[in-house]
Amino acid sequence: MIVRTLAEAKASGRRIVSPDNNWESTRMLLKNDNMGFSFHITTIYAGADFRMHYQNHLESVYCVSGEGEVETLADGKKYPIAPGTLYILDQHDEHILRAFSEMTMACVFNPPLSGKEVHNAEGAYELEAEAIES
Ligand SMILES: CC(=O)NCC[C@H](N)C(=O)O
Repeated sequence: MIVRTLAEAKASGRRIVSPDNNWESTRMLLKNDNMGFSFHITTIYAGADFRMHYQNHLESVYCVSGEGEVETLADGKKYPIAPGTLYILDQHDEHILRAFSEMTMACVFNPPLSGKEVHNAEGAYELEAEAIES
């Protein structure tokens, strides 16, 4: 069994800050744990408004705290996000996330991230990325 705390993960190089300063994410469980998915605790900074398109991954996002909305670009639908809401990008949906206040999210990715991924110009993560070994 593996046990990690968020504080330990943050202190051991698992915290990644997005270059565009929209979010930070502590990647608590990664590809090299061999679970078939990765698990992250992500903070979306207040006022963030950015596009993502995970063409190589499926992602589920559970809101622990904060308020915002997610918009799917294919149909222009907007969904309120509040504590207790889970959104599931089962169609590799291109989407915009807006944070009305700072949001804490629990995120699961399949296939798992290696560790150092940040969004490319299309808002996706590459399938091959530098690993976090800690
Ligand atoms: C909600 C979302 O997808 N935020 C971007 C960061 C991502 N959760 C990650 O952990 O890399």
